[in-house]
Amino acid sequence: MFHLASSLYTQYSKREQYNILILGLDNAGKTTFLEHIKLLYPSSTAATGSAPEPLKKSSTSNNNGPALTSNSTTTANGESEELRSTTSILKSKRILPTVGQNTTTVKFEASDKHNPLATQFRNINLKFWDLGGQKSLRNMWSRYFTQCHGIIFVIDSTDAARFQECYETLIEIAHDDSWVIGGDDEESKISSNGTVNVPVLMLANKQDLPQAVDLVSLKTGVFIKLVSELEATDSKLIPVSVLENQGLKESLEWLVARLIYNKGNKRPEYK
Ligand SMILES: Nc1nc2c(ncn2[C@@H]2O[C@H](COP(=O)(O)OP(=O)(O)OP(=O)(O)O)[C@@H](O)[C@H]2O)c(=O)[nH]1
Repeated sequence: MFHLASSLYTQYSKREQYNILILGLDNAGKTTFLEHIKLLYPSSTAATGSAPEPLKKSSTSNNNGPALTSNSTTTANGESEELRSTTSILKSKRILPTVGQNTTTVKFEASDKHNPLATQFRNINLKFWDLGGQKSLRNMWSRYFTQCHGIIFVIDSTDAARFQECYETLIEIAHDDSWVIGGDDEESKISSNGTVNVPVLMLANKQDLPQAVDLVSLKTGVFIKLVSELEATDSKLIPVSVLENQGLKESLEWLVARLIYNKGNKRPEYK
């Protein structure tokens, strides 16, 4: 009875926190993704209930980035003010290659309050870990696998010469030994069967550039093998431009829905 009461108390008084790894080859756009997330969602340390500050085009960002109002306006040429503002801020920032890690925690919220999943999306924090993608840094990634609830793998869609390397890197992640010992209990150790046991969101990034390979060509090219290799894995490949804020929120909503679905296997932390 005490346990039931205490777990109900935890469920209703605390926020669920999911840890998400942002992986991918160097120059794929991982840090740009994280920087844009910081502009789109309030920081977890922002006061509860405080209205997000509207963003001016000329604003400069602080550590957590300015919070955006959800009331984005549309200009005469049809361009969203929100989209233009965050993109122009990002373009004015100098993003250096990541050598260690960048982390940030945001309060997730549904972009459409009428989304049938909107109630499930309440009280969720997402903690992101952006890890350096250079080859010499990739052997550090597996240290984070047991703690993570989901993976975002960013692919530079304009760099066809490195698609094979992306494929091999993803397969290595999926079959890393850490997944065997990654379960919370005996049952999930067995069910994980040495294969990644958290959702994997693959972002085909830089779709704003003319030389970007489109989703259909990506799926029928080298990544077709990936679809069968990751057969039992909860994964999805989505075309985006993290710089231009194309497909960002939709991708994240797919991932959060899958994190919630996978809760029995990987329990969130309560903060
Ligand atoms: N056009 C365009 N450029 C992008 C996009 N995303 C990232 N870039 C550019 O790609 C370059 C690399 O971006 P980063 O975010 O530093 O890449 P990263 O994956 O973090 O790289 P590492 O830190 O080396 O692992 C930068 O010049 C970005 O401006 C995008 O969606 N469109």
